[in-house]
Amino acid sequence: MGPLTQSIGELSANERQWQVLNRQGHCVVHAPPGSGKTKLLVTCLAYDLFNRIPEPHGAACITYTTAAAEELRRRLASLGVSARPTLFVGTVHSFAINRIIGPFAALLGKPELVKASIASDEQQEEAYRLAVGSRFGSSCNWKEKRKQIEFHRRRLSTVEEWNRGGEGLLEACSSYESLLRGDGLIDFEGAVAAAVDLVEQHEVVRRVLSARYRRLYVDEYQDLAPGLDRLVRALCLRPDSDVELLAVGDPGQAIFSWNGARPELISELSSLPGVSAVHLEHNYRCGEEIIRVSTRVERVGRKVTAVRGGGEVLAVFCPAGFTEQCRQAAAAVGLAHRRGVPLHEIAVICSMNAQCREVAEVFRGAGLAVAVPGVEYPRAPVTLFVESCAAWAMLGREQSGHRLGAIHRRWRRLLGPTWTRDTDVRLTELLVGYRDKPVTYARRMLADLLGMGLRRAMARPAQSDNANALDRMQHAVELGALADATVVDLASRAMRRDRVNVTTMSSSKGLEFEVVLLLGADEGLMPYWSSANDPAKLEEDRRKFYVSVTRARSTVKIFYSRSVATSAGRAKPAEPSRFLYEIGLLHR
Ligand SMILES: Nc1ncnc2c1ncn2[C@@H]1O[C@H](COP(=O)(O)OP(=O)(O)OP(=O)(O)O)[C@@H](O)[C@H]1O
Repeated sequence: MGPLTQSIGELSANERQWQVLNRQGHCVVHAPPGSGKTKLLVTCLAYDLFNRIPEPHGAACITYTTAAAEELRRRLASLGVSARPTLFVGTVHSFAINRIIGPFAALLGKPELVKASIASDEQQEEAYRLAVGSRFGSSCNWKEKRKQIEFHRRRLSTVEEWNRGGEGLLEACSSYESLLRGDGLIDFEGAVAAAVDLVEQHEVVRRVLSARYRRLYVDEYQDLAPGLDRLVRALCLRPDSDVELLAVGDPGQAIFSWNGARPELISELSSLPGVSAVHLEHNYRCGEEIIRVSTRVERVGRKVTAVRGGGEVLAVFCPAGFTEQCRQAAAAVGLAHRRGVPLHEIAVICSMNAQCREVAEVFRGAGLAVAVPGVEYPRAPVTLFVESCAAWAMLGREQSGHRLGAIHRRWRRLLGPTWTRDTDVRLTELLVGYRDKPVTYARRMLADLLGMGLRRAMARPAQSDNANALDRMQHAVELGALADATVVDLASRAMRRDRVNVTTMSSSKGLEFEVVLLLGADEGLMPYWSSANDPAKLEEDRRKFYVSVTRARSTVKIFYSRSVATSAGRAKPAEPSRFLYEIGLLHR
């Protein structure tokens, strides 16, 4: 039996999932963690592509983060879905840039949009610094103002909303955008706003997109800002465009409101005429006890039924502070591993990147192999490609599991029209060459790949997500946390099997493990100190906690110290996280 047939077979045993697979018309699925939202979305897309969407028509499958887009591509490939020109799977930014602005902007008299390059992090930072400084003075906290401006830009705020946000913000925003424009640049927020404008204002855009993408699939709807919601409404719900929508999401797992997302949009969408709403209830992932405990912090108030029995949730007190939490977590990993849990089925989840780094250091010191994906740079096709190159070069095919043929295929995809057969030969020679050198730094290898054509390839608008991820990787290996990393260190990042996953609460979204070790459960970290007096932020931290706990199938251990480290590294007394009381692990 093929993987798609098997997945469809599993859906057929769940009445509501089956109803969604056989839906007619727009459908919005609300569902708790582990209920198969992503499985349902990718199975429906694969099934529809094979049975309901005749070529040359296609479909678009959109999500919010690069990592989530990568996960969708991986799951679709495992169901046998291969690329076709009218199949888009990626982020909302990439859809806006490559599938709306690219094909339509010049046609509609906006050639400056087509020619614009995506601004790098440094270019955005410089423009924000100048724009905020010129409006609010050089002593102003420009980073704080930048956050406020970005929030309104993602929200596509009206003039009244901008004005309510604070005097001068809209002016600073206009001067930021004109600084970018003057340099022939655009950023992701600007691209989404421009794409919304093109789709809403031009019937021809809606008609062509409707013919190309017969169906639209949206994952993690609760994390989307109004930009994508408006694109969805313009493409699916207007009389002159008839794209069929399948959206899945869970307001209970919304963790990006600080960033401009509006979790309530999914509920608004499902109450519109012509849209059917389906609520899933079965959690296939978590043991019964994990569901029972975690639903105590969950505020959506819905029914969740366990499919699996068992499960345990424990609190572990580490009075000596965070480093002791890391040591005790390493001991817990040893225990689980001796009981037969593979290391890659264990996750250590922390609230901040700095804590993930400390965990990785302590674990490595204890002889445990770790994978710390996404902490220093995002997981995107290009960064995964660089890691695979390092793995193949330093460990060879057998040990690394990475094959040269697959590396060449990815290389070809990344280089696009700039690829020639000769570049394959040069890439192979480069990688083989690293084996003979005593030490090569990661920054050297990245510079070699960039010089070999990767830099030029990333300048193409089609590579905007990749270019952004590669910028972050370059920053990390040149100036950031990986400045001393070697190619061997990079190689170890490509090896995810037999390694403990160390990740932040936000990046744990969408993942699942047998065992979850959640570290830093003290007030000040969880919730974060600045959330304590802000009800909206506090709710968001509570949802992050809920997301983290529900990543586990069988065991959750939550570590706390009754203290947190100050910026000077001293221990400051703190209460255990209020969430530990809320889920009933501690009692006052
Ligand atoms: N009908 C089903 N039969 C068997 N297993 C299922 C079924 N539906 C989902 N699953 C399994 O449940 C687990 C969770 O699925 P998935 O990751 O798609 O859930 P999700 O709702 O997207 O989770 P989350 O929101 O927590 O990320 C997976 O292991 C998946 O294979």
